[in-house]
Amino acid sequence: MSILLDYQQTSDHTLTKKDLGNYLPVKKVVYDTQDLNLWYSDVHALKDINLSIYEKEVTAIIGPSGCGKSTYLKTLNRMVELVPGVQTTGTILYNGKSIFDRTLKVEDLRTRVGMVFQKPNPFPKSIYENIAYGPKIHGIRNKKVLNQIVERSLRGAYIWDEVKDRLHENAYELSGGQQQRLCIARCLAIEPNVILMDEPTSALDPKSTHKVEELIQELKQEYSIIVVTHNMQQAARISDKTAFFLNGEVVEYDNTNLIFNNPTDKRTEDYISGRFG
Ligand SMILES: Nc1ncnc2c1ncn2[C@@H]1O[C@H](COP(=O)(O)OP(=O)(O)OP(=O)(O)O)[C@@H](O)[C@H]1O
Repeated sequence: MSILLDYQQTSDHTLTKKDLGNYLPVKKVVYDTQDLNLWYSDVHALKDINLSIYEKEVTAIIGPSGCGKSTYLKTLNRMVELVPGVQTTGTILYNGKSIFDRTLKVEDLRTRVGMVFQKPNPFPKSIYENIAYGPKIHGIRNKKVLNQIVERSLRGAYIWDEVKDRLHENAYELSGGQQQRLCIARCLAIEPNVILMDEPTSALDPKSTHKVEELIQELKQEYSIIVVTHNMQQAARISDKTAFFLNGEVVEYDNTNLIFNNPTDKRTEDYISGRFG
């Protein structure tokens, strides 16, 4: 596995201009995965994963079916623990604190880390209620505040203009692409720091895919985004860093342009050139 050369970690994982001179960007590690192993009963799905994910970047996770991409994503918000028989070793630090710490409330983690799934999954409620639901659960009742959150989130997901006159229609009446952007807006409403996306465009047509890709580019100004994708052109288009997973291991992790133009591992080269997977 190659090491990222353009950023170095200090002990608290925060780079400062003083550390590096004025030449390198100041980047913070949001997720620091250290020696992570995960088993579904006797299936060893993640093996010795070491991966630092940087804030306000798009990180793509690529690799053939069954290599552990979704498992890794679902470990980052501890959703994977919903599967009976899951065991992990190693650590994942989120902003410097272990996500497995007994004192950490998993609901708090999931408030900071939103997730968007492959198939748009709006609630069977109005467009408005889909967005207001999360903030309401977090105790926000004031109608004016909720209205503001709904508008801000829908604007943030670039769908406001398409839905502003139909906020009380059922979300199922939206197209698939609109539903996916609504789900992204729903995620923004709880003001996360990180957005995990599991093949967010694989169920969408090319036009909607393009819109979601543009949206991801906009969102990275504010959020750290980790995207699992089977679409290598998409990874090359939208991500800053790419991790190539194979059989539960990270084979290579580096700047996306290096992974796609000058990979160091033959297996990465074979995968991105379509020789397997
Ligand atoms: N709930 C589960 N119970 C048991 N094994 C599982 C479970 N989910 C995934 N696995 C196994 O863990 C391994 C990794 O699966 P995972 O879904 O993370 O791969 P993936 O790279 O996301 O695949 P795909 O691209 O097909 O979605 C596979 O061997 C899979 O069979």
